[in-house]
Amino acid sequence: MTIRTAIVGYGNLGRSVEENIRNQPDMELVGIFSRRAELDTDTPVYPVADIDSYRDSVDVLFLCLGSATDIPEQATAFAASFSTVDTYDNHKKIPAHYEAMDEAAADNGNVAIVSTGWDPGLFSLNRTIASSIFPTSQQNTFWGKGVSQGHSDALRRIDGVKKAVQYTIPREDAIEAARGGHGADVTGHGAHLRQCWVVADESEHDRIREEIVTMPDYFVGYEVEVHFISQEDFARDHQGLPHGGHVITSGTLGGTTNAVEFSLALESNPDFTAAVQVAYGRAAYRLKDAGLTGAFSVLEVPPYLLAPESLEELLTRDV
Ligand SMILES: NC(=O)C1=CN([C@@H]2O[C@H](COP(=O)(O)OP(=O)(O)OC[C@H]3O[C@@H](n4cnc5c(N)ncnc54)[C@H](OP(=O)(O)O)[C@@H]3O)[C@@H](O)[C@H]2O)C=CC1
Ligand SMILES: N[C@@H](C[C@H]1CC(C(=O)O)=NO1)C(=O)O
Repeated sequence: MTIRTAIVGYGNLGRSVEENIRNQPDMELVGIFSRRAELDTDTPVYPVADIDSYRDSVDVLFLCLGSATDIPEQATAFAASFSTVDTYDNHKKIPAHYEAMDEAAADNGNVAIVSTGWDPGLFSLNRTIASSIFPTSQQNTFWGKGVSQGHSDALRRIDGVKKAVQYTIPREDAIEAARGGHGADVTGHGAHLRQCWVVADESEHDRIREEIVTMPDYFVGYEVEVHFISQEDFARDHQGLPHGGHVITSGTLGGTTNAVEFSLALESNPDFTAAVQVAYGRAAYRLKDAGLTGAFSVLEVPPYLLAPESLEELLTRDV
């Protein structure tokens, strides 16, 4: 079988999903739906306004939209017409997103796999598995140093921001404390600096800075640096999208102390996130083919559904 896929939103993530699909043995890319008429790609491009007329031509639609505003505003409409996979990552609002996508997808016989990627995504899986192993455990999550696409997207959505990037920088002493089983007093807010580099007119700097440091869910509670730079300096110094992180869990079992650490080191945050999202696209197709509908988090998707290989092959190779 060949899974007919499409992308909506052609930014960092959309471009990485496009490239990733080219390497999938069981997928074809029908087209890219964008708000922009012209895109730098050989893939067919269609106006996002016309997307519903393609509902019978697409099995899985990858939502490569921003989480700050695009997903909350647009995702349920896509889930009403297509089976979707998104990377929505405003953690506080994921339960509400799940419920909204569940209603939209189930009412229309579609599947919506929500909040894939690495955090949320693979880190979510590891947090649940690792904390399930210990009767009581200490668990800490660390990100960076690297570029958070979600936080960078949130910056770009502020009026007056022309270009922006947000680096997440963890405190190394906090990571070492967690590794030593002393992470109880370590918090995500206390363990990370959020460093923002922004291009905007000087007359807007004070307002933009205030909007950043008071932005709920994204920046409030963290140590935040806001640096305003020129377009030229931004182009010279801020082009890469590396990232990574760790989920560190420790606990006692009987009289022994044991620890689990899941780490990522990413040269390209969007390339890795796209690879996870596309694998869940395979699962979305299979879930719908099995007659299931509604929303699924990564915690509810059996891992074998992600793989191009058969379960029998995986049992031989991976178990
Ligand atoms: N769960 C996880 O682990 C991860 C999640 N993410 C999520 O992925 C989301 C998308 O990230 P990213 O792709 O970097 O965001 P981008 O800003 O690059 O792209 C997002 C959207 O912005 C629009 N866009 C992009 N460039 C332009 C432009 N030049 N002009 C007008 N519109 C533009 C695109 O729509 P259009 O083409 O229609 O204009 C696209 O839908 C993030 O918000 C984050 O929440 C990212 C990494 C990891
Ligand atoms: N969702 C994140 C992926 C990781 C990175 C991150 C952070 O730096 O705060 N949190 O989760 C992203 O958009 O890059």
